Amino acid sequence: MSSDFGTHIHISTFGTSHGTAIGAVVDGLPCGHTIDLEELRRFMKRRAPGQSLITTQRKEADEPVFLSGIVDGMLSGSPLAFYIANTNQRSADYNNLRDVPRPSHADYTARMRYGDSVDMRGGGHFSGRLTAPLCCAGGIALQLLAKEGIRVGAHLRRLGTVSDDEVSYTAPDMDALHKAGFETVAMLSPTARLNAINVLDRLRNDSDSTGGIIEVFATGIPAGLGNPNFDGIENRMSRAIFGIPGVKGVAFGTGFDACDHLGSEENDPFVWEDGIVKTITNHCGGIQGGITNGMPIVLRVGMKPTASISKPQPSFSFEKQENTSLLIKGRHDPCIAVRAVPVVEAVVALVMLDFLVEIKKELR
Ligand SMILES: Cc1cc2nc3c(=O)[nH]c(=O)nc-3n(C[C@H](O)[C@H](O)[C@H](O)COP(=O)(O)O)c2cc1C
Ligand SMILES: C=C(O[C@@H]1CC(C(=O)O)=C[C@@H](OP(=O)(O)O)[C@H]1O)C(=O)O
Repeated sequence: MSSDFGTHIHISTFGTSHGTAIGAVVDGLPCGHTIDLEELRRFMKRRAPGQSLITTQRKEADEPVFLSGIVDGMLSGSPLAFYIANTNQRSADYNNLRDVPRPSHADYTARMRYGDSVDMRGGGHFSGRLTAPLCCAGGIALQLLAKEGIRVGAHLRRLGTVSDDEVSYTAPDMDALHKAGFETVAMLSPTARLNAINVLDRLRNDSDSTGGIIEVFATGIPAGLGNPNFDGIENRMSRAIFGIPGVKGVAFGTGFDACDHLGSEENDPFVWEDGIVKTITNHCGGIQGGITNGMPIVLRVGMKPTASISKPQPSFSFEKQENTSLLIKGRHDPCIAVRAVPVVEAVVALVMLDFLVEIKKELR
């Protein structure tokens, strides 16, 4: 199964949701940087399951065990390898799903691709659980980027129909985003947070789920990172972001909204300010021709409603070769996007570090 990305910093994830462990090997990280492991744990905890009633009730500590690549908290140059134990599997919840696939999860497609032996307990290798190693690798990337003056932060721009406050595309308040990241729902507006929690409570009672939009910002990015055509920022970023299960769309800057506008409305006019080139607006989300222009990188990530809902749904039986009704048991997130906010930050950080390493020899 293809589970890797990165050109200069190469990340390869392994494991399944109900196997012994999940983890990753990260090759190409710069040697000699101290990693604040407490900060890394705090970051990973933002994603970990089972911490409140509005997420899956599976409880996992998500504590990484490092096997190589870090000595006394310092990156040592060799490939970073770590695992995260699975401790709270309840595989019996998946017994009926071997025969009757869940609509819109990967049960059916995985079996078509890999055959009957594919391990799909808990979603197997397709599970959102595989985003824990991404957060470990990305949490390290975030710390390395911070040393270069680069910050990455995201918020839940929308949960169902509940919208958060808008964030400036030219000067996003990164401290506010950082703070919101530690809230139960990563929204800036206290009213929106309350409304979102009410929606999630209602969904839990109704055995249903909803989608969401994550909006992410990266500031302090120098102009001139990236490549044209097929290897640009949008290309490599999208490839990695679509590796997060449940992602259905990625839009840079104003994205599809740009299509309705006139050039005179959409163009980002340049301004020379004390020796620094800026743009007055940032509709392009800091990227032109696949290359950064020095303005904040802005992208939105659309996530679908959780597939596993506990309402009866039409499906079929492989064994009986007939239609049937499926009732899913188990512990699921009523909205994937809630816990995916730090995952998106992690992936954006890994991709931006990859581009930075491409031009900065001292980071190699
Ligand atoms: C953090 C996170 C948590 C998730 N939790 C669930 C869940 O509880 N139940 C579920 O059905 N899908 C969940 N998903 C999404 C599925 O893993 C995903 O829909 C499935 O693998 C099929 O992939 P696709 O939606 O990208 O096509 C989660 C995804 C992420 C990133
Ligand atoms: C375990 C995590 O999330 C899981 C992601 C997931 C899915 O289908 O993606 C389904 C559920 O798995 P299980 O039935 O084993 O509880 C979630 O709990 C995690 O994020 O660490």
